Amino acid sequence: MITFEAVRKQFPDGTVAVDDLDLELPTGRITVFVGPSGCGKTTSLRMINRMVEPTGGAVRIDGEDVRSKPPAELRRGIGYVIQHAGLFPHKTVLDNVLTVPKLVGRGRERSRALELLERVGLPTAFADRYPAQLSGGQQQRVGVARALAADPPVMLMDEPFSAVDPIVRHQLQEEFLRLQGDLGKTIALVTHDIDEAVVLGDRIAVFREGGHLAQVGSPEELLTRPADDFVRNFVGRDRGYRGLGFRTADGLVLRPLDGVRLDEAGRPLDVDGTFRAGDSLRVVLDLTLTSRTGTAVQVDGDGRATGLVHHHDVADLLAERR
Ligand SMILES: Nc1ncnc2c1ncn2[C@@H]1O[C@H](COP(=O)(O)OP(=O)(O)OP(=O)(O)O)[C@@H](O)[C@H]1O
Repeated sequence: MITFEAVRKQFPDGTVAVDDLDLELPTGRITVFVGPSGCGKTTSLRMINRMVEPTGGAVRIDGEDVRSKPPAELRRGIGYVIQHAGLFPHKTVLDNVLTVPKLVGRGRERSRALELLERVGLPTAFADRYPAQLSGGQQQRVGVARALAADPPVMLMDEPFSAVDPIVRHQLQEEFLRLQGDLGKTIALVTHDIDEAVVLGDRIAVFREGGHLAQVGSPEELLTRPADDFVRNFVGRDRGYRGLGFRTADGLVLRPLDGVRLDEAGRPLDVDGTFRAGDSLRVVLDLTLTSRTGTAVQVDGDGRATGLVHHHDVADLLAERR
């Protein structure tokens, strides 16, 4: 666990970037720092690996003050990923990944670097390219591979997916979550994008001006029970829609399958979208709104149709639960 205890950072020019910050980042989980520009997210992140030294309080990793280790030794256990990946332009992809690990045996280093590139979804054929020959999304993948190279238990990620377009960003987020599902690193991730925070965070810390915490909680808590107007405004007007991602479709009353053609096994033919009872209401609402008929068909585990919902049904259920 990473702990901030009454942490303060005042820069030499007098700016207080972070003041009296108490925060816990659970082991093996993703904690997202989110908030408007200039509210101290990056400063807080960098106090974990001593790129910035606090002027008050302490940052601890598993109880140990980060200042008890020299920065170089500390950073061997902490991967760092930044926006635009920060790759060395004159080094190949493979050499960029190899700048970090101090592994035994030259052959092993290379094969581990190649394995990491594959893990982050880059064909090994890219290993000998230079960063300028890659797309932004591919460069970010190399940045993630490099941060993982020394297999650090902790990862700091500062706006890691912000420099790419929304579609690529979404792909990178999904792949990153899959990877984290296998690796279980303790991650602190900075973003100013509440949607990204909700998708990636196990825990979200909402910062406000001066490094003060407005609220810390699960995405669901933030969306459904914002602590005050600041959080409510930051989370935004469409929080109701985002909140749908946390509610399942099993409360929907199904309509008869009128007009739905089925095969012999009872599986629907020619429908735009199907969902299961465990899917989120957000999935169901998306399906109904994008289908030509305004409906979606619920199926069981074998793909057999069990009923039909109209987008009005989702809206009615929401109105009831509000
Ligand atoms: N080296 C520095 N000297 C003086 N002030 C600084 C320094 N670094 C950051 N600050 C100030 O500290 C405050 C917090 O900055 P920080 O970069 O942590 O914010 P942030 O929340 O990460 O913002 P952004 O989302 O824009 O990156 C800002 O007012 C910033 O101008």
